Amino acid sequence: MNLKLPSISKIDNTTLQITGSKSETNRLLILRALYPNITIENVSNSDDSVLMQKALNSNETIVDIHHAGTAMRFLTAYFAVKEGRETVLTGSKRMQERPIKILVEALRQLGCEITYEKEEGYPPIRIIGKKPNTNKVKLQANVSSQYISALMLIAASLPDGLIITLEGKVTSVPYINMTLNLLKDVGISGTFEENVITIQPNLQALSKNVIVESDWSSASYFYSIAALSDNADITIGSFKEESYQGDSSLIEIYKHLGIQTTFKNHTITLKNTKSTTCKLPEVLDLSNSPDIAQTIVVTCFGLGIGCYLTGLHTLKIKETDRLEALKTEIEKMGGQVVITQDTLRLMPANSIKKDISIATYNDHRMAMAFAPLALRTSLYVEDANVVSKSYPDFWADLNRLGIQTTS
Ligand SMILES: O=C(O)C1=C[C@@H](OP(=O)(O)O)[C@@H](O)[C@H](O)C1
Ligand SMILES: C=C(OP(=O)(O)O)C(=O)O
Repeated sequence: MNLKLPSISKIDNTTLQITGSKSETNRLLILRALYPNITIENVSNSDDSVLMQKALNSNETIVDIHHAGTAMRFLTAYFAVKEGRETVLTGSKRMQERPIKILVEALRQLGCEITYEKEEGYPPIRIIGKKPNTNKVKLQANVSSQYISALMLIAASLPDGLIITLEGKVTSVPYINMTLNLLKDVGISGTFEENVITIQPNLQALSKNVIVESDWSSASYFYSIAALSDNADITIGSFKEESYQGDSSLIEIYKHLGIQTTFKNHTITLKNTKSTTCKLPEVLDLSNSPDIAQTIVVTCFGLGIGCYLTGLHTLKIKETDRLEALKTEIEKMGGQVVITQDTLRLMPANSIKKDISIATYNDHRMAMAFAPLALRTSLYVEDANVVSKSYPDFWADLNRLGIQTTS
């Protein structure tokens, strides 16, 4: 489905309810599979969470998790310690290009049996569930935090817990803290000090009710809309001031772009104060919140300002090579972008070409990041249904704000 987004000059302010965080949900789904008395509220309706639940319910040998990175990584660890179970874990073409070796090596250190079905280091993988023979593991921490969260999630279900030593510069740290916080919420003890994570065993039945906060990465697109519209006053639920999600750094980042965030009764209200000259800090390091990089770059492009983002090394192995994809699509619209392995510089643009068709590369965040540009120009978004990976109601919510789309 390709969508046309006509150019609009102002939005209809309203209140939106965003679905639960897919990151929190997918952690809690694994924990509920290990501790069935756990209950979860505000579960994400994302494809990635639906696929995770389906995989956990499945008794088939072949489990296909399509594009869902967290499902791929968390289920690798989950099935690896499920004694007596044989699973072939596979995914989409892109998933078969997303590395898994660091996690597989870590699980092998524990005595788990995992082999590659096709290319060494990549899914699909065949997993023969085994009981670990040690509780100590070391792994490289600068490629994806999901490998670390995967180990943490299964740790307490093992007789001696796990002591995980992280090597190298740790990336996407808030996601590791999110895992630790959710473990604590369900009654599992653990620490993350220096480069060592220790999770205590807990073999008792845990029965806790956990309410998932709504998804801050999804909220980022409304920050972008607010920054590009003069009259923005958008309310979104349900959020907490003390979030586990690193992408809540949006509050501070978008202050530089004139957006004020107010919390009230678990909602946030975004207002465009227009009081600041829009300008990001000279260098913005996004190694702690990689998923909002696309949103920020496109907002700056729409505002006609430049930006310099660093800490983007993980973007190349996500749903697509997001650095290349951003450069290609922004340059189609008349902008100029310079990328390296881990940085992106956007030059200030004084015009945006109209009626350009944005390719989305099977990446939900490409579709959602470019949509706010309707406040500047008319554009097309290709394969617009990709948004369902994290935010199936995205286009419906955009329509509620008066951004009408036609196919
Ligand atoms: O643990 C998680 O829920 C996630 C961790 C991040 O991945 P990396 O640690 O690979 O950067 C993030 O990009 C992804 O969308 C979700
Ligand atoms: C990178 C993402 O997801 P995952 O790695 O879980 O596929 C994302 O949602 O932006």
